[in-house]
Amino acid sequence: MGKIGILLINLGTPGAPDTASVRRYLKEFLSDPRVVELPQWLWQPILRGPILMTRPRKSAHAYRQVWMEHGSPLAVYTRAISSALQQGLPELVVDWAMRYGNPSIASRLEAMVAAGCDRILLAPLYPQYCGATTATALDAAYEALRKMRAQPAIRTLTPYYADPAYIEALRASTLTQLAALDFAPDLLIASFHGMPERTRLLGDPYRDQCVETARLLGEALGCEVRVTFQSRFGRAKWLGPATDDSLRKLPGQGVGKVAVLTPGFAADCLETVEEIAIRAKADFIAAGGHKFVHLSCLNASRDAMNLYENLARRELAGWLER
Ligand SMILES: C=CC1=C(C)c2cc3[nH]c(cc4nc(cc5[nH]c(cc1n2)c(C)c5CCC(=O)O)C(CCC(=O)O)=C4C)c(C)c3C=C
Ligand SMILES: [Fe+2]
Ligand SMILES: [Fe+2]
Repeated sequence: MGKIGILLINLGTPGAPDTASVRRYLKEFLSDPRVVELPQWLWQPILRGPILMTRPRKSAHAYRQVWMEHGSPLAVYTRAISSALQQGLPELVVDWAMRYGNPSIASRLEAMVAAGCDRILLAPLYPQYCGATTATALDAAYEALRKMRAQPAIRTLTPYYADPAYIEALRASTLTQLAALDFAPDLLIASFHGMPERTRLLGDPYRDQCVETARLLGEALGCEVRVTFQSRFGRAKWLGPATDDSLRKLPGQGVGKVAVLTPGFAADCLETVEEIAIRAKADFIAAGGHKFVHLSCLNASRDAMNLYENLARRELAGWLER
């Protein structure tokens, strides 16, 4: 019998915070028809024209503000999650890959098979299922498997948006961080990445799963957890309410102290550190807010590792006992 592997998959990030690297990354990411659901004949001229002419420079500037000693936060924390999970599950082969950019899903799947894995759990690190994240990550894995003569057996991680171990990790992480800051916010906001409203109408369960995560977390904490959606892109109508608009209105409604958590992101990244912890904070304070705190994502915390070991052991049941 061969080995059992877990491949953690995250979104992807540029290799460096410069305009050329960000352009390469955005071109691959935004050319994915699961992400922008327009006919390519219509979309590609828009992407290659106005978008790739202007956005890479602006985004590279944002990336430079959050870049870490060992790379982009998304890559640094995803790698840390993989190393910590490998330590907790030494009998397995744990690896990580990115849907866009490097390390690619195909290259890591090939490496795992070469290392003797004949059973692999594909684990997109998205608690809430979305066609633009979970499905495209799995599509890429299946595409790589399609080219293999001897394929490993495959399982995929069930979306864990309502899993008691996930809710508990969020509850514990929220309470620990608020206690460390000695902060009692007037309101807790759960900001999730947005999606075009149309995808919901077409049957994507993403929005409902975000709402359910926040409801369960509110129940566990015994307080309101208000849902908002961030990172709007393009002109179509996106899921609402928007995080930035909501935050700007709060001081006028008597809410001066907020804590924002970003439970849809397994790892801190541009969207949490720059968009929320820097930009949303500045907007909130400019609108008259007194105190704003962004609570870190679960990253490779003890709470996170409890969660992932729990999910892995459950998804691998039957394989592990053999
Ligand atoms: C149509 C465009 C986009 C859709 C749909 C979308 C969905 C989506 N994205 C995430 C998670 C992440 N997105 C990140 C960055 C990012 N997202 C978009 C656009 C769409 N996302 C862009 C253009 C960018 C790049 C940055 C920018 O130029 O603004 C990231 C961070 C990557 C990083 O390097 O740190 C994450 C993570 C989810 C979960 C999601 C749907 C549910
Ligand atoms: Fe995104
Ligand atoms: Fe953003």
